[in-house]
Amino acid sequence: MRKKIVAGNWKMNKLADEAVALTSELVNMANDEVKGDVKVILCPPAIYLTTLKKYIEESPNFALAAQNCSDKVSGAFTGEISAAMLQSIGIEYVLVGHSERRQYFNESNELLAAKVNIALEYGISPIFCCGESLDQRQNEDYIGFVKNQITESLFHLSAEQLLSVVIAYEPIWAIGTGLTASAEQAQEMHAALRAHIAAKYGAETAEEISILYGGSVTAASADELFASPDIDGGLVGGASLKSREFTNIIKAR
Ligand SMILES: O=C[C@H](O)COP(=O)(O)O
Repeated sequence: MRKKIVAGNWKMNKLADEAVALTSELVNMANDEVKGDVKVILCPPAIYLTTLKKYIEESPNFALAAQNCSDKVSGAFTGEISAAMLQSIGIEYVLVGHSERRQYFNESNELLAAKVNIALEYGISPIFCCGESLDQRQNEDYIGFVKNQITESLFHLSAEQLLSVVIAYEPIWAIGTGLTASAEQAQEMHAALRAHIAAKYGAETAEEISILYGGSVTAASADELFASPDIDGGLVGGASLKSREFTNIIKAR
Protein backbone atom coordinates (compact mmCIF):
# COMPACT_ATOMS: atom_id res chain seq x y z
CA MET A 1 0.00 0.00 0.00
CA ARG A 2 1.42 3.39 -1.01
CA LYS A 3 1.71 6.10 1.62
CA LYS A 4 -0.93 8.82 1.39
CA ILE A 5 0.77 12.14 1.95
CA VAL A 6 -0.31 15.75 2.14
CA ALA A 7 2.63 18.13 2.40
CA GLY A 8 2.44 21.87 2.99
CA ASN A 9 5.26 23.96 1.55
CA TRP A 10 5.19 27.30 3.33
CA LYS A 11 7.97 28.69 1.10
CA MET A 12 9.34 31.98 2.53
CA ASN A 13 6.25 32.85 4.57
CA LYS A 14 5.25 33.20 8.24
CA LEU A 15 7.01 34.91 11.15
CA ALA A 16 7.97 32.88 14.23
CA ASP A 17 4.77 33.36 16.22
CA GLU A 18 2.63 32.75 13.13
CA ALA A 19 4.52 29.52 12.38
CA VAL A 20 3.82 28.22 15.88
CA ALA A 21 0.17 29.28 15.74
CA LEU A 22 -0.39 27.60 12.35
CA THR A 23 1.27 24.37 13.47
CA SER A 24 -0.73 24.22 16.73
CA GLU A 25 -3.97 24.85 14.87
CA LEU A 26 -3.19 22.16 12.32
CA VAL A 27 -2.30 19.59 14.97
CA ASN A 28 -5.47 20.34 16.94
CA MET A 29 -7.73 20.24 13.90
CA ALA A 30 -6.13 17.02 12.64
CA ASN A 31 -6.54 15.38 16.05
CA ASP A 32 -10.23 16.26 16.06
CA GLU A 33 -11.11 15.73 12.42
CA VAL A 34 -8.65 13.61 10.47
CA LYS A 35 -9.26 9.88 10.46
CA GLY A 36 -7.15 7.33 8.62
CA ASP A 37 -3.52 6.97 7.79
CA VAL A 38 -2.59 10.15 5.91
CA LYS A 39 0.88 11.50 6.60
CA VAL A 40 1.03 15.28 6.99
CA ILE A 41 4.40 16.84 6.22
CA LEU A 42 4.97 20.50 7.05
CA CYS A 43 7.76 22.25 5.16
CA PRO A 44 8.35 25.52 7.04
CA PRO A 45 11.38 27.77 6.62
CA ALA A 46 14.37 25.95 8.15
CA ILE A 47 14.77 28.50 10.93
CA TYR A 48 11.55 27.19 12.55
CA LEU A 49 12.18 23.45 12.28
CA THR A 50 13.58 22.92 15.79
CA THR A 51 10.79 24.91 17.45
CA LEU A 52 8.01 23.28 15.45
CA LYS A 53 9.31 19.79 16.18
CA LYS A 54 8.03 20.21 19.74
CA TYR A 55 4.55 21.02 18.50
CA ILE A 56 4.19 17.86 16.40
CA GLU A 57 5.83 15.49 18.89
CA GLU A 58 2.58 13.96 20.10
CA SER A 59 1.16 13.52 16.60
CA PRO A 60 2.78 10.54 14.87
CA ASN A 61 1.07 11.28 11.55
CA PHE A 62 2.84 14.67 11.37
CA ALA A 63 6.43 15.12 10.16
CA LEU A 64 8.64 18.03 9.15
CA ALA A 65 10.57 18.67 5.96
CA ALA A 66 13.25 21.19 5.16
CA GLN A 67 12.68 23.09 1.93
CA ASN A 68 16.23 22.48 0.73
CA CYS A 69 19.61 21.12 1.77
CA SER A 70 23.17 21.42 0.52
CA ASP A 71 24.75 18.83 -1.75
CA LYS A 72 27.91 19.11 0.38
CA VAL A 73 28.67 17.29 3.63
CA SER A 74 30.08 20.30 5.56
CA GLY A 75 32.54 23.13 5.25
CA ALA A 76 32.87 26.69 4.01
CA PHE A 77 29.48 27.12 2.33
CA THR A 78 28.05 30.20 4.02
CA GLY A 79 24.29 30.17 4.37
CA GLU A 80 23.87 26.50 3.51
CA ILE A 81 22.24 23.79 5.63
CA SER A 82 23.52 20.23 5.43
CA ALA A 83 21.60 16.96 5.47
CA ALA A 84 23.65 15.97 8.52
CA MET A 85 22.38 19.06 10.37
CA LEU A 86 18.80 18.19 9.47
CA GLN A 87 19.35 14.64 10.67
CA SER A 88 20.85 15.96 13.92
CA ILE A 89 17.57 17.73 14.77
CA GLY A 90 15.43 14.76 13.73
CA ILE A 91 14.07 15.97 10.39
CA GLU A 92 12.68 13.15 8.25
CA TYR A 93 12.10 14.78 4.83
CA VAL A 94 13.60 17.40 2.56
CA LEU A 95 12.22 19.01 -0.59
CA VAL A 96 14.65 18.56 -3.47
CA GLY A 97 14.36 20.30 -6.81
CA HIS A 98 11.35 22.52 -6.25
CA SER A 99 10.81 24.49 -9.46
CA GLU A 100 11.60 27.73 -7.63
CA ARG A 101 15.01 26.31 -6.68
CA ARG A 102 15.53 25.14 -10.26
CA GLN A 103 14.48 28.53 -11.65
CA TYR A 104 15.96 31.07 -9.20
CA PHE A 105 18.99 29.11 -7.99
CA ASN A 106 19.84 27.31 -11.23
CA GLU A 107 19.59 23.85 -9.72
CA SER A 108 20.30 21.25 -12.40
CA ASN A 109 19.23 17.61 -12.56
CA GLU A 110 22.84 16.68 -11.81
CA LEU A 111 23.04 18.86 -8.69
CA LEU A 112 19.69 17.47 -7.55
CA ALA A 113 21.00 13.92 -7.93
CA ALA A 114 23.78 14.88 -5.52
CA LYS A 115 21.25 16.37 -3.06
CA VAL A 116 19.14 13.21 -3.27
CA ASN A 117 22.24 11.12 -2.52
CA ILE A 118 23.32 13.12 0.49
CA ALA A 119 19.81 13.26 1.95
CA LEU A 120 19.51 9.46 1.68
CA GLU A 121 22.97 9.03 3.16
CA TYR A 122 21.77 10.85 6.27
CA GLY A 123 18.49 8.97 6.49
CA ILE A 124 16.30 11.80 5.17
CA SER A 125 13.65 11.08 2.54
CA PRO A 126 13.82 13.44 -0.43
CA ILE A 127 10.53 14.79 -1.75
CA PHE A 128 11.72 15.11 -5.32
CA CYS A 129 9.88 17.78 -7.32
CA CYS A 130 9.57 17.71 -11.09
CA GLY A 131 7.37 19.36 -13.70
CA GLU A 132 7.21 21.16 -17.01
CA SER A 133 6.69 24.82 -17.94
CA LEU A 134 3.71 26.04 -19.97
CA ASP A 135 5.94 26.49 -22.99
CA GLN A 136 7.17 22.92 -22.68
CA ARG A 137 3.62 21.63 -22.32
CA GLN A 138 2.52 23.49 -25.42
CA ASN A 139 5.54 22.97 -27.64
CA GLU A 140 7.50 19.94 -26.50
CA ASP A 141 7.23 16.34 -25.43
CA TYR A 142 6.29 17.45 -21.89
CA ILE A 143 5.95 13.94 -20.54
CA GLY A 144 9.38 13.08 -21.92
CA PHE A 145 10.80 16.21 -20.27
CA VAL A 146 9.54 15.24 -16.81
CA LYS A 147 10.55 11.61 -17.28
CA ASN A 148 14.05 12.87 -18.07
CA GLN A 149 14.17 14.91 -14.83
CA ILE A 150 13.48 11.67 -12.98
CA THR A 151 15.96 9.66 -15.04
CA GLU A 152 18.78 12.15 -14.48
CA SER A 153 18.24 12.76 -10.77
CA LEU A 154 16.89 9.42 -9.49
CA PHE A 155 17.67 6.51 -11.78
CA HIS A 156 21.15 5.92 -10.36
CA LEU A 157 19.49 4.81 -7.10
CA SER A 158 18.86 1.22 -6.08
CA ALA A 159 15.21 0.16 -5.85
CA GLU A 160 15.52 0.18 -2.08
CA GLN A 161 16.84 3.75 -2.09
CA LEU A 162 14.16 4.86 -4.54
CA LEU A 163 11.47 3.67 -2.16
CA SER A 164 12.68 6.25 0.37
CA VAL A 165 11.94 8.98 -2.17
CA VAL A 166 8.57 10.68 -2.59
CA ILE A 167 7.95 12.20 -6.02
CA ALA A 168 5.98 15.43 -6.40
CA TYR A 169 4.77 16.33 -9.88
CA GLU A 170 4.29 20.08 -10.02
CA PRO A 171 3.55 21.60 -13.42
CA ILE A 172 5.19 25.03 -13.25
CA TRP A 173 2.25 26.65 -15.02
CA ALA A 174 -0.01 25.58 -12.15
CA ILE A 175 2.18 26.81 -9.27
CA GLY A 176 0.79 29.87 -7.53
CA THR A 177 -1.28 30.73 -10.58
CA GLY A 178 -4.68 29.44 -9.50
CA LEU A 179 -4.56 27.24 -12.63
CA THR A 180 -4.80 23.71 -11.27
CA ALA A 181 -4.05 20.88 -13.66
CA SER A 182 -7.25 18.96 -14.26
CA ALA A 183 -7.47 15.56 -12.61
CA GLU A 184 -7.08 14.05 -16.11
CA GLN A 185 -3.93 16.07 -16.87
CA ALA A 186 -2.38 15.18 -13.53
CA GLN A 187 -3.36 11.52 -13.75
CA GLU A 188 -1.90 11.29 -17.26
CA MET A 189 1.49 12.46 -16.00
CA HIS A 190 1.40 10.40 -12.79
CA ALA A 191 0.60 7.23 -14.71
CA ALA A 192 3.37 7.98 -17.21
CA LEU A 193 5.90 8.55 -14.41
CA ARG A 194 4.85 5.35 -12.67
CA ALA A 195 5.24 3.44 -15.96
CA HIS A 196 8.67 5.04 -16.44
CA ILE A 197 9.70 3.82 -12.98
CA ALA A 198 8.24 0.38 -13.69
CA ALA A 199 10.29 0.10 -16.90
CA LYS A 200 13.48 0.64 -14.92
CA TYR A 201 12.72 -0.89 -11.49
CA GLY A 202 9.80 -3.25 -12.14
CA ALA A 203 6.09 -2.95 -11.49
CA GLU A 204 6.26 -3.81 -7.82
CA THR A 205 8.62 -0.93 -6.98
CA ALA A 206 6.62 1.47 -9.16
CA GLU A 207 3.42 0.50 -7.35
CA GLU A 208 4.97 1.32 -3.99
CA ILE A 209 6.27 4.82 -4.64
CA SER A 210 4.08 7.76 -3.64
CA ILE A 211 3.60 10.42 -6.32
CA LEU A 212 2.10 13.70 -5.12
CA TYR A 213 0.51 16.42 -7.22
CA GLY A 214 1.30 20.09 -6.60
CA GLY A 215 0.07 23.28 -8.23
CA SER A 216 -2.72 25.48 -6.88
CA VAL A 217 -4.32 22.63 -4.91
CA THR A 218 -7.22 23.90 -2.80
CA ALA A 219 -9.85 22.23 -0.66
CA ALA A 220 -12.19 22.61 -3.64
CA SER A 221 -9.91 20.78 -6.09
CA ALA A 222 -8.35 18.22 -3.73
CA ASP A 223 -11.19 15.68 -3.73
CA GLU A 224 -11.15 15.16 -7.47
CA LEU A 225 -7.37 15.17 -7.78
CA PHE A 226 -6.86 12.72 -4.93
CA ALA A 227 -9.51 10.37 -6.33
CA SER A 228 -7.26 9.65 -9.34
CA PRO A 229 -5.63 6.22 -9.10
CA ASP A 230 -2.01 7.36 -9.42
CA ILE A 231 -2.24 10.53 -7.31
CA ASP A 232 -1.21 9.67 -3.76
CA GLY A 233 -1.59 13.10 -2.22
CA GLY A 234 -0.52 16.68 -2.66
CA LEU A 235 2.30 19.16 -2.22
CA VAL A 236 0.40 22.31 -1.36
CA GLY A 237 1.78 25.84 -1.37
CA GLY A 238 -0.53 28.82 -0.81
CA ALA A 239 -3.42 26.82 0.64
CA SER A 240 -1.13 25.26 3.28
CA LEU A 241 -0.75 28.66 4.95
CA LYS A 242 -4.36 28.60 6.22
CA SER A 243 -5.20 26.02 8.87
CA ARG A 244 -8.86 25.53 7.91
CA GLU A 245 -8.13 25.19 4.19
CA PHE A 246 -5.15 22.89 4.67
CA THR A 247 -7.05 20.66 7.12
CA ASN A 248 -9.81 20.31 4.56
CA ILE A 249 -7.22 19.25 1.98
CA ILE A 250 -5.82 16.67 4.41
CA LYS A 251 -9.35 15.38 4.96
CA ALA A 252 -9.81 15.02 1.20
CA ARG A 253 -6.89 12.61 1.19
O1 LIG B 1 5.35 23.41 -3.32
C1 LIG B 1 4.21 23.76 -3.62
C2 LIG B 1 3.92 24.19 -4.95
O2 LIG B 1 4.86 25.09 -5.42
C3 LIG B 1 2.50 24.61 -5.18
O3 LIG B 1 2.27 25.91 -4.74
P1 LIG B 1 0.78 26.49 -4.85
O4 LIG B 1 -0.11 25.49 -4.17
O5 LIG B 1 0.83 27.81 -4.15
O6 LIG B 1 0.46 26.60 -6.30
